[in-house]
Amino acid sequence: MSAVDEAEQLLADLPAAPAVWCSGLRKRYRRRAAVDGVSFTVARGEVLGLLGPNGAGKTTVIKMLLGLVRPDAGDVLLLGRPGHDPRARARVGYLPELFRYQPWLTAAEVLTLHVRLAGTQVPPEERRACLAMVGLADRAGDRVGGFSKGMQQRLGLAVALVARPDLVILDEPTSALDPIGRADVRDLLLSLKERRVAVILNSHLIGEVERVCDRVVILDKGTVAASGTLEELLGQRELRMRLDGVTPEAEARLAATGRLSHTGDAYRVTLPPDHDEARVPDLITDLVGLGVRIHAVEPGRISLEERLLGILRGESS
Ligand SMILES: Nc1ncnc2c1ncn2[C@@H]1O[C@H](COP(=O)(O)OP(=O)(O)OP(=O)(O)O)[C@@H](O)[C@H]1O
Repeated sequence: MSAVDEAEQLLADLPAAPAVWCSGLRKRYRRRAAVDGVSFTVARGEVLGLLGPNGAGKTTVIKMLLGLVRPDAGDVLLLGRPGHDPRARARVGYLPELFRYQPWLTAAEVLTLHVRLAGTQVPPEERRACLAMVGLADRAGDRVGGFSKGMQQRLGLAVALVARPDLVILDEPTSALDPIGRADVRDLLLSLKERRVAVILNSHLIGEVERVCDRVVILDKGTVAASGTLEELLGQRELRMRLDGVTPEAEARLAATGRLSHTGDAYRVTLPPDHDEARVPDLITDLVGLGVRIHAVEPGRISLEERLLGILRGESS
């Protein structure tokens, strides 16, 4: 290794180098801006969810990160190296949205081919373990041409993971999977997180994103409409209650706690960010004192789906 290579290796291995850093990414197709100034980072070991409606630019961003689409403007660093550097790309696993593997190869041969393409070496037992991890242990010797769509997607996941990546980019990894397959992928993502592998997950299954992602970037019309940790995006907590006998005084007491709405006997109080949970029992005591009959009280938080719809409709919070 030359001195320059050694210096670059040192830089790339610095813990501070994020898994992904991109800044000012832009891409136009004819007169249409597909991506218009997108910037974000993904820390090592972080799972980032990329969300947004159809045509928002998610796949285009992913392809620009991977050098599969040339940006009109903007910069990409993967694992501390320029995105086009083969040494960075060799450490990145990718499951494309539309995938089709050579139908004449067996599942085991597809993995062997991708390990060779990554320029690395993975012992046969580890390749077998990788197929087992995606539920294809007993199909290793079968030709891919005879695989169902879900099985091909499972193989795609194994391809993305087999060369021991430090960053995995999954574009709709569960679109063809049954509910058990989806749960398997969830476990797989959590195990990647434990191993400090960074993940970018593009999925329309918002519940899935909410369960596994540390942070979310929401794209809309090619720009970042919102981004942050789930805490930051879903910070608003609420109290959901079933009440009857709510007098105007009781309603005023509820409204003094937070933004109040109700349908029939279902009341919902959206709590302000500085709300102290220790004050909830006081609210209940006061409501009882005001003659309200309380059938149920449960804490809640708006779902990522509600928040996403709110952001896309232009509501501020
Ligand atoms: N090769 C291409 N040629 C022309 N336009 C393209 C091309 N690829 C993407 N686009 C356009 O760029 C915009 C963003 O597309 P992209 O596939 O990135 O969206 P997406 O957020 O991944 O959508 P989906 O959720 O439907 O997969 C769309 O308007 C699309 O028509």
